[in-house]
Amino acid sequence: MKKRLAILGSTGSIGQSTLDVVRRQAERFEIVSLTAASSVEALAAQAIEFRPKIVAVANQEAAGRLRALLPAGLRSLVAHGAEGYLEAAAGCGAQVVVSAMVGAAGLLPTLAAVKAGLTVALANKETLVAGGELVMAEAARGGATILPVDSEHSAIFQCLLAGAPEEVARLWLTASGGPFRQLDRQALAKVTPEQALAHPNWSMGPKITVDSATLMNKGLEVIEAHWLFDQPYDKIKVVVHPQSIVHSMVEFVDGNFMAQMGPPDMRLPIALALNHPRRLRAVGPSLDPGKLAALSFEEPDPERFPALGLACQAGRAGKAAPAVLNAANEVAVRRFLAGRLGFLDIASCVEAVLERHPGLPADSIGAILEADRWARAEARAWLDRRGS
Ligand SMILES: NC(=O)C1=CN([C@@H]2O[C@H](COP(=O)(O)OP(=O)(O)OC[C@H]3O[C@@H](n4cnc5c(N)ncnc54)[C@H](OP(=O)(O)O)[C@@H]3O)[C@@H](O)[C@H]2O)C=CC1
Ligand SMILES: CC(=O)[C@@H](O)[C@H](O)COP(=O)(O)O
Ligand SMILES: [Mn+2]
Repeated sequence: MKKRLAILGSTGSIGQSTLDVVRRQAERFEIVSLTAASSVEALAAQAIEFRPKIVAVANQEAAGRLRALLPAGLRSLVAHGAEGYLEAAAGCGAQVVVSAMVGAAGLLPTLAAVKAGLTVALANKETLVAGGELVMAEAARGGATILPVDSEHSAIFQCLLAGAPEEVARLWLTASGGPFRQLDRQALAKVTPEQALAHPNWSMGPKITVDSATLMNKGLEVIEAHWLFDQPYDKIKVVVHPQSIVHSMVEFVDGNFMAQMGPPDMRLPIALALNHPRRLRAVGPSLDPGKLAALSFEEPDPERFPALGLACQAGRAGKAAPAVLNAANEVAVRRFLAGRLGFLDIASCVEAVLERHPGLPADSIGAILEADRWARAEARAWLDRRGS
């Protein structure tokens, strides 16, 4: 029997890598739904190739453009808006939902999949940053399984198999350090979006690539690890590893470390999650340790990359602080990518919004969405006051 997959965000970097895995292991998977925001040409091509039961886009206008690109027999598959995404996630018979939209937009459909008790292959870390407590509680209640796709969390998931939960001393998340690892603050103030989008090791969508450059990505991943692996923030550490070969490590109480290595190719953690609990034949390039010149590690620098500290602070603060951090960051990254904001101002904007955060709760989906809305409005107001 083939596994039935829903892919939320199928036109993005993770979505396309997932479909590449599906092509290479076609005997294992059937696609039941695909979604995008507005990339209708790419989505139409995917729908024609994979013949899902439903394709969903952001709004009616995109749905109209998509229908015009599809052959008559496929036009009735098109849905749109929040309802369309919910149906794609939990209303079309999927067994495994690949959560790969970008940003907090992924929260509602991912939560729907969790509530339906499905297996979620989670790339969309913002879901756990904004709604970790709620999502994990719903997973426990409804029996959903959340499998990590994010490379660091996939590594930790694998390393944890070496010991019992009470034997874990610390989780060590590796960070590449991004393209600006060696720049001083003066140089950082002048970097362009184009430079920020040139990640040294990974090919990814624009938002996460900028997050990698600020180290906000690692901060979001600390919060993601807290929820996925039920570990306190004191036990989650970050170490810079510029080669992105060691994807993360677990330190056990007896002093032994387990590390997971592999080529920097997301098809590996994706295939691991899709085939869980089995390991199937490789879907990407192999790694030849004899050809690795060096693996190096260094401390992250909180002065040049304050976003990491802000995220850890928000995680420890709890309630809606992580949702606020995430929403402000999404707004600031968008402005930076539009060429309207300096690189260092991304963290400044997030910090300013967090400082004004009145300790909003995050005990329901309504409260989380309200905190997200509040933070976006605050971030825009802060940026507008600066003329950004
Ligand atoms: N790329 C990577 O290697 C990794 C990514 N991740 C995480 O996975 C997620 C996806 O990242 P990535 O694939 O790089 O992102 P991309 O920007 O490449 O793709 C995002 C996908 O989400 C869709 N989308 C964008 N905005 C919305 C919205 N408001 N509502 C619904 N759908 C939307 C896009 O559609 P459209 O094409 O129409 O815009 C696209 O299909 C992120 O949370 C990221 O942090 C985690 C680890 C690694
Ligand atoms: C591939 C992946 O999981 C990304 O989250 C990646 O880790 C980003 O690289 P950084 O280590 O530079 O944030
Ligand atoms: Mn990652």
